[in-house]
Amino acid sequence: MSKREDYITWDEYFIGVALLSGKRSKDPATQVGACIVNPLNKIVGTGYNGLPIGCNDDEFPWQKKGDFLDTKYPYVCHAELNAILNNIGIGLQGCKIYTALFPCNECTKAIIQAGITEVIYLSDKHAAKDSFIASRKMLEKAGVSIRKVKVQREQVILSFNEKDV
Ligand SMILES: O=c1ccn([C@H]2C[C@H](O)[C@@H](COP(=O)(O)O)O2)c(=O)[nH]1
Ligand SMILES: [Zn+2]
Repeated sequence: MSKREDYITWDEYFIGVALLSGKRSKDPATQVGACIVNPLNKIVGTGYNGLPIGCNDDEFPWQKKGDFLDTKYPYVCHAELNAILNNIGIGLQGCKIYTALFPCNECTKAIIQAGITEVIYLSDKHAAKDSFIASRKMLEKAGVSIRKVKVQREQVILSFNEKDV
């Protein structure tokens, strides 16, 4: 029997882990996941957008509009920052980060300061917004490579039915 040929690529695997991490998010509007990978292709951190430890998901607001303090924006810790903070306890110099959404300016600062040298994203839907223009500018100045993830398929389906294993 010859080897299986339709296995997923490294890019598909790591962006898949980022997307799966995002499925943990309680944000009703936007679920973002991120996955940090070291130069040996080992996963060293994952994260999703969520409230800080100790802040109850049911007590804080999730809305987008209204007074600033009544929205999710001051409270949610972004996926990329969580992935950095959740790392397995190593330096992240030379690592790459896979993220569902191109990182905002705040996450970008953390990415650069952590020593991450490549950002691989799936969606750049906010590219025209100031925060994301600032991100690109900082990443380019800091010499961090940026690229859209390369995928060879539209989707990967996961089954939790034991009969499918
Ligand atoms: O770099 C980023 C930018 C945003 N997020 C999170 C933060 C929020 O939970 C949502 C954005 O909210 P909208 O519904 O698009 O207004 O995405 C992130 O994790 N990383
Ligand atoms: Zn961010």
